Amino acid sequence: MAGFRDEDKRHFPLQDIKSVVELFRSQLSCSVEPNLALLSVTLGYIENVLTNNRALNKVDSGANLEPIFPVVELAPVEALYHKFVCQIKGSVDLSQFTHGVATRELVKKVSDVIWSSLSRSYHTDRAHLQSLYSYLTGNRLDCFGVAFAVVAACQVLGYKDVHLALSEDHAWVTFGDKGAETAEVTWHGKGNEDKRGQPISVGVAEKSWLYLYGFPVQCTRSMEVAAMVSAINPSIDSHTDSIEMASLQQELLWLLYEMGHLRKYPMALGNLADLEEIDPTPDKPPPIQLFHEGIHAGKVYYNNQHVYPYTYLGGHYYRRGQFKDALHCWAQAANVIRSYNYNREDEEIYKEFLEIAHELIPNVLKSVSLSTLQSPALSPASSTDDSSEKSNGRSTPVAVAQSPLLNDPECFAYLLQLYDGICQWEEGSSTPVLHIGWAKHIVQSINSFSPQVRSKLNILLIGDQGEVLKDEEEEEEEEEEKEKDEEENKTEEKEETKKGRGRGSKGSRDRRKRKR
Ligand SMILES: CC1(C)CN=C(N2CCN(c3ncnc4sc(C(F)(F)C(F)(F)F)cc34)CC2)S1
Repeated sequence: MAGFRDEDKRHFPLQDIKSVVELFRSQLSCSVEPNLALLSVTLGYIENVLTNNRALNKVDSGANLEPIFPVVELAPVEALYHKFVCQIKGSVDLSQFTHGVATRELVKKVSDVIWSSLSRSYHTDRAHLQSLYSYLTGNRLDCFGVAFAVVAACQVLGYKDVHLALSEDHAWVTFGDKGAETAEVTWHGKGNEDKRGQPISVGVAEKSWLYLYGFPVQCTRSMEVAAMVSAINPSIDSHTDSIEMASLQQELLWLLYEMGHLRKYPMALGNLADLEEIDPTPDKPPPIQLFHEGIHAGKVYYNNQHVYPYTYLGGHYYRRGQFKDALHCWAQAANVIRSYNYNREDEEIYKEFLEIAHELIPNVLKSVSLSTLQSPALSPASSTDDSSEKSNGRSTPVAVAQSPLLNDPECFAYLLQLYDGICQWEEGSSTPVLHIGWAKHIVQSINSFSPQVRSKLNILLIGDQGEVLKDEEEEEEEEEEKEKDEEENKTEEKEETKKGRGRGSKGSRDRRKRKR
């Protein structure tokens, strides 16, 4: 694997975001595959300068603080790249391994080389540990970084078949003919024994969300570039982001989007949409379109087994106060999770649904109640409407009676679908999901809706094509009606034969049509 080619070198020294984007464009455009190690070192170098709050990367020019984008010289980047190449080639005796496609032993050996060179003890969930810059200058990587480093190392060794596989909370590699083999190469979560070297078949078989039922994002080299760009972390500290680093991530994601490399990568589309929501780029598709492209990709390429496309969009609607749309997204997210069995390594998605049910939805219910109390037209004093009286004589708070959302049966149905999906997720699982805290929030949320809407709920069976299915009771009613119609028709025909007039009674046909 050669280092930078001459046409790449001409972009150095990198002075600004545009020059980095042009370097990535030339790497992604050429016939030779993009060099993951070189690009990761470059990004890590820039991220380190821009987010290292010790070095004040601004100069006070009197008028205003001019951000200083680091000048990235070619020499230090190539030096780190060659350090990586020497370490990998020096540790893996390729004469032991067949050329052509990689073997499980090769992949495990490369994972061991990266693993054994990590520093003994460091906080693995800290920021800025995802790039080869972090690995080569500090021997520290997070769990994504280890998987990425293994793929970059295999690229250096000349294995074009080793690729990154990504779920919504874990990464592993595929290799071999048609990428049919899988291998764990990193750890996952806290307190879990790593399974490095093993295939991921057990995780898929036990139907855990962590392995997405065997529908992970299978990266190409360009999608591995998208993964390293998605993994950019612009945070300087827990309250501050580097604007320059966030802009670089946003512009690189647009480059990858326009080249079609985000088409099958829902989380990268969600990342870009989140960045666009904060700071929209002129003349680009709006965030809502990107979120929907992520949902579409999940449906088309991943059997609709991914949850995050719906919670990305749900979060967007929630932040914009479009609470009914947010509830719909969260119901669709729960509709995905219901097909899984909860496993102890699925904690991240558990926390996602916990936040939705215990924070976001209570905030929605509070917000819609408050807004009715505050709007003069709806304040208690002016309402003469006695519709808030319930059948058992207890009155419904005015806020509930007047709130469109709390009187909307579809919103109530979305809430029930959300909880039903989580309950079904628990069914058949080795680990329980719900506890008494959940019950409190479920009761509180259901009780927030008006008694009228809760009594009006009619559970219609909707088929996959969205048609309304009939339940048994309805089928029987239909049969009885049909028999009655036939009896009536026979009687009419007899009478008309006597009088010589037209066929069949219209009423029952209309009724049948309406039901459909
Ligand atoms: C709707 C959300 C709560 C908002 N952000 C979400 N993210 C932010 C970005 N993110 C990601 N964005 C792009 N690619 C990846 S690959 C990956 C992972 F597989 F878990 C890995 F590799 F183990 F770290 C995570 C992830 C994880 C999910 S989900």
